[in-house]
This record gives sequence, structure tokens and C-alpha cells, in this order.
Amino acid sequence: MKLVCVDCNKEYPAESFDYQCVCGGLFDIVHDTKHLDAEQLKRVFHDRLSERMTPYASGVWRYKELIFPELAEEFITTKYEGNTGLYSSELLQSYTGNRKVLLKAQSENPSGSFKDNGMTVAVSHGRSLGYKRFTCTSTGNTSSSLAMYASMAQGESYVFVPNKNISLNKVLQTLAYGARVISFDGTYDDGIRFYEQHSKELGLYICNSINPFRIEGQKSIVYEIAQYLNWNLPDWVVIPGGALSNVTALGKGLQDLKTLGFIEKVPRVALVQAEGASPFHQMVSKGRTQLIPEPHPYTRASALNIGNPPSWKKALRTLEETRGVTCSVTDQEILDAKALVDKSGIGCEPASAATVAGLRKLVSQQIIDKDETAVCILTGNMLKDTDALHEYHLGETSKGAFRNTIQSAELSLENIARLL
Ligand SMILES: Cc1ncc(COP(=O)(O)O)c(C=O)c1O
Ligand SMILES: N[C@@H](CCOP(=O)(O)O)C(=O)O
Repeated sequence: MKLVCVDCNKEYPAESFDYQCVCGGLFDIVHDTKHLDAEQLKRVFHDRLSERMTPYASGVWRYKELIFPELAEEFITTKYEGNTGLYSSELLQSYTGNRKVLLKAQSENPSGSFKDNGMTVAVSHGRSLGYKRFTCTSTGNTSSSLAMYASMAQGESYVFVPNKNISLNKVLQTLAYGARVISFDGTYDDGIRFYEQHSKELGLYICNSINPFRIEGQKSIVYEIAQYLNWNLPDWVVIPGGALSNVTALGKGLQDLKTLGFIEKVPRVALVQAEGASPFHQMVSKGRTQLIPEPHPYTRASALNIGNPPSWKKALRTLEETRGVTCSVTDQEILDAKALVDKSGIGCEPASAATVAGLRKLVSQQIIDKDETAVCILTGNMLKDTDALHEYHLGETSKGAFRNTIQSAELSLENIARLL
């Protein structure tokens, strides 16, 4: 395993771990995979599906050979993350106009978001280096996940959260897991800039997605989808984008599967951003090659409130390698799509529903054909933002097209029978 700079290609041994190259570029982790045999690994991964209470019962560490083969088991901190459902829904098929749509519910992870897939790897790596104090800046999901794993590892977590436009549920979850929460005036982007300037002096292990071990862990999401589908992926994978870690991990995971011979064909990737925080989509749709940060990102899907995504160069690689596309959707489109994901019984937080809204838009624009198959990644749980539920269903000025409200009634048989 080695670290390779995404900007200048300079290589470093994995032992000299850092978050940035001397040139300022982020790192990719590159594994030596020459000795790996796909058919043999498929059997190993299959056998591990019946593991219980060992690290290999995790839907991340099941794929350890492709993620972090060198790590000694004693350092693994796991909550058996991954192992999340892959669902179909007739309601969402008719809403998006697609013949076959699957939903991958990372919302079912132990802390309620896809961050757990990456965080188990980052915290385990930090422990292997001797760290006990971990940090991140966050709109709330990264921090909840970090706080949970740091406590499981008997370490401490220090998290920096913007003092507005984030979900209180997530901050409370982070606090409850035992983190020291520091609220600041700014956005996620300011938090990342702070780390870029001060990571050395802080002496803390940084668990944001500028840490390449997070990306390695998040690759497991597409490994799991592929394994559940008997190593046959659908035509499209639709994913929401904020800091762009997950689309990066998706692309890297797909390349692993293709290069090693697990799959024959790489699906196309559709990345969906919220209109008020869509600098990457703006760049791609206008044919630019440099990202222009959005200084004041705003979307009601608070997890996507990111104007300067650190991983944009890696994300661009995913698009190039998969003939990918991008689009943006409005907050109302996101919230209406979310109401239907919730009604389907699967449920998700607003940011996740950008995928379903995006798929609907791309089908209506005939960029995705209605006969093509697609999987949407649902990144966070519906209880992550109960204010959004309240505003949509019970808010006085709600514009929710699929609003469902509470009826009051006296409990008499006559009354109730009339309501049913
Ligand atoms: C629930 C949820 N969905 C989507 C995203 C966006 O993912 P990424 O930042 O990896 O692009 C985030 C935050 O990052 C998130 O918390
Ligand atoms: N939505 C994220 C923001 C991105 O964070 P990162 O962990 O990918 O750096 C959050 O939950 O904080």
C-alpha cells in the first residue's frame, strides 16, 4: 500500500501518513493487488456473509483485502456497519419513470448514515498509529459517526460544527455519543480550511474525507451492492454530492471491481447536487476544468451545504471513468422526493432524496432511459432531521405535494369508523 498524490503523482510510503502532499494535493491509497484472485475472493466474501461477532461480519471489513489488507485485527473498531438493505419500490419506480430502481439504504448503518463505512476504517487506522484523540468538521453526520467510533475505541472526539443551517438532531447525536462539540461561525468549508492550515499543530487524527482511509472504507458500499446482485451491477448508480467523498469512493470501488475482474462492465454514475450548493455540477455542465467555489452555499438538505468540495478532482476522475453525468435539483424537488422515499417505507434524510429527485429529472430529460436499471444510494436516515419532517408535513406554510397530516378525533367507534 502506498500514498499517491492526486495532483503531482508523487508517491509516499503508507507509513509516512499525512492528509496532503507537499504540493497541497490530496492522497489516493494505492494497493498492491497483483496477487489477488477475483474468483477466490468472491468465495471468501460469500463465506463471510455468515460471520457473527468477528470483524468480518461487518459489511466493510468483509472486503478487508480490497480496503486495508495490512491492518492488524486488534486495531479494528467496528459496529458491524454496512450489511444494509437493497430495496425495490413500485412507488419510486413510477415516480422516477424507471423500469427498475433499487435503493441502497446506508441510512440503516449504526449511526444512521453512510459515513460509518468510511469512519470504521479511519478510526481503526488512527488507532493503529497510536492516536486516541480524533477530530472532524461536519454538518452532523460525519461528527455523529466519528463520535460513535471514537467512544467505541475508548478514545475522545473533538468536532467543529457550523452554528447555523445544520440539523439539531445530528448535533445532539454527536453530543450524546460523548464528543466535545465546538460550534463556529462559518461553513464546513471554513472548517476544512482550518485543518489545512493547522493539522500539524493540532496533533489530532482528522476523520474528514480529506483522509484517504475514509474513501477506502466507503468503497465497500458498491462492493456490497455488487455482491448482493451476484456481481452484476445496474446500468446507473445515482449518488448525492456535497464534499464529493462518496462519489470518489464509488468510482474507486468500481475501478477495483473492474480491474480485478469481479464485474465485466462499469455502470454509469449520475451525481446529483442541490441547486444552492452545486459548484461541481456548475463546473461540469459549463465544461470548465477548474472548480469555482460557491462562497455562500445554501440548501435545506443541510448535509449538502458545501461550497468548496475538497475531493472535486477525484470526483472528476469518477465521472471520466464511468461516462458519468451531473445534475442539480431544487430543494422542493428534494423534499417531494424525500416524502415519497419515506412513504415507500424505506425513509431517508433530505440529502439522500436528491438521488431520487435527480433520477426523475434525468429520466424526464432522456439522459437516463426509462428501460435502464438504476440504484440510488440513500445516504442518511429519516430521523436525522425531524425538523424537515415537521416543516413538510405539519408546517403552516408547507408546499409539500405529498404532505400527510395528523387528524384529531374523539375515540368513539362512530367517529373512528367514519375516518377509516
Ligand atoms: C446524508 C448525506 N448525504 C450526502 C452527503 C454528501 O456526500 P459527500 O460529501 O461524500 O459528497 C453527505 C455529507 O457529506 C451526507 O451526510
Ligand atoms: N455531510 C458531511 C460533510 C462532508 O464531510 P466529510 O466527512 O466528507 O469531510 C457531514 O456529515 O459532515
